[in-house]
Amino acid sequence: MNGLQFDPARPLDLIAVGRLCIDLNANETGRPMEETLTFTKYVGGSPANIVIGAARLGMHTGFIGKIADDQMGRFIRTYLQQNGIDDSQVSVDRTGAVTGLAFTEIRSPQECSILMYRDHVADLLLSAEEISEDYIRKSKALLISGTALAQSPSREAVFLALEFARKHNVTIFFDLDYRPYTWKSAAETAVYYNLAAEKCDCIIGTREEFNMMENLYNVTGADDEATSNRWFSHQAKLVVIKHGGSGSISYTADGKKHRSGIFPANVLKTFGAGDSYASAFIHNLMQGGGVSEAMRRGSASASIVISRHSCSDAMPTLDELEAFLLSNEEIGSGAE
Ligand SMILES: Nc1ncnc2c1ncn2[C@@H]1O[C@H](COP(=O)(O)OP(=O)(O)OP(=O)(O)O)[C@@H](O)[C@H]1O
Ligand SMILES: O=C(O)C[C@@H](O)[C@H](O)C(=O)CO
Repeated sequence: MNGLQFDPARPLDLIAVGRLCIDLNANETGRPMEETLTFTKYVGGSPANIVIGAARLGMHTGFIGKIADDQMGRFIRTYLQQNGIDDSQVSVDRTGAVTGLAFTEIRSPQECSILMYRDHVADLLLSAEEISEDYIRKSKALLISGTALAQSPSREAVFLALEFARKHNVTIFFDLDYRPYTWKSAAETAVYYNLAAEKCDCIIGTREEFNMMENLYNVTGADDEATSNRWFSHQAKLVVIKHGGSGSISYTADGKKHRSGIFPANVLKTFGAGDSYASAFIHNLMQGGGVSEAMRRGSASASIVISRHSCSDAMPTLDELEAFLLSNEEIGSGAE
């Protein structure tokens, strides 16, 4: 049992709070960005990608965020609407803030990097006053992602969203989404990540992201099981630790461990794996799937997305995911 509860009476399945940005993915692959001349524009931002993926799988989704008062902000809002994502809680900044940009470089399938323009971005100006308790209580689940904790007032907005979610028994997913360029120090990062994680029901992150959270506190020594036990002593019922091309492992508070392999992919770029994994994982859990099946679907979704140019645009529909699962074999899995 994964221990997560979802109230079927709630009209929304999943809402996220955090950044809505723009990805500019290099069209000329196989070369450094210094030699790149053209990019393709997509909606981006880890929580946005996850919600877009969830919507693509058929979930009723919404977003709490702030966009810039410019063409990029209007592009983002239109895309959310086109994908059936409720944007009633997406406010517009009027102070001249800009849209976060993620320029991505695809030197090779294994050598990808992201150049982030994150100064004076609208997403980090989301304020606590813009967090609606009534909106949050309409949802079965809330997704938070770590980068929204990096600066005020977004930080306070996330903590208020967490309080409202706990007050109304909204299940909380925390995708760690650690992006160093937005933070000032390792200590600040660890403190705020830990304070947020203590309130969450399901924590999803890479081994490196959990290390970032734990090093300051001298705990667990990068041991997956010790990591999960640390969070079971708080609110967590399920902890998922991702290990890239080696797959993922998860632990439930009832002591069970689940290991998932990967689906071999024609990798074009590796980024987007985590967001696509999270969207399909959350979708299947909320459909009543077991942890192993949810992880399997997360892995399948990741393989689909890393074989395509985009992240958000590449998120599979449910039909695409089912077809992929029927025609591909997972390698390296096995519940323990
Ligand atoms: N090369 C790969 N081939 C197949 N599947 C992969 C590969 N890399 C990652 N995955 C799948 O995607 C999942 C998440 O990938 P990863 O552990 O890299 O998370 P992440 O670092 O959050 O991803 P991102 O690069 O999007 O930030 C893995 O657990 C695995 O299931
Ligand atoms: O999360 C970001 O700001 C970058 C994303 O938009 C990008 O698609 C990515 O890195 C996904 O993992």
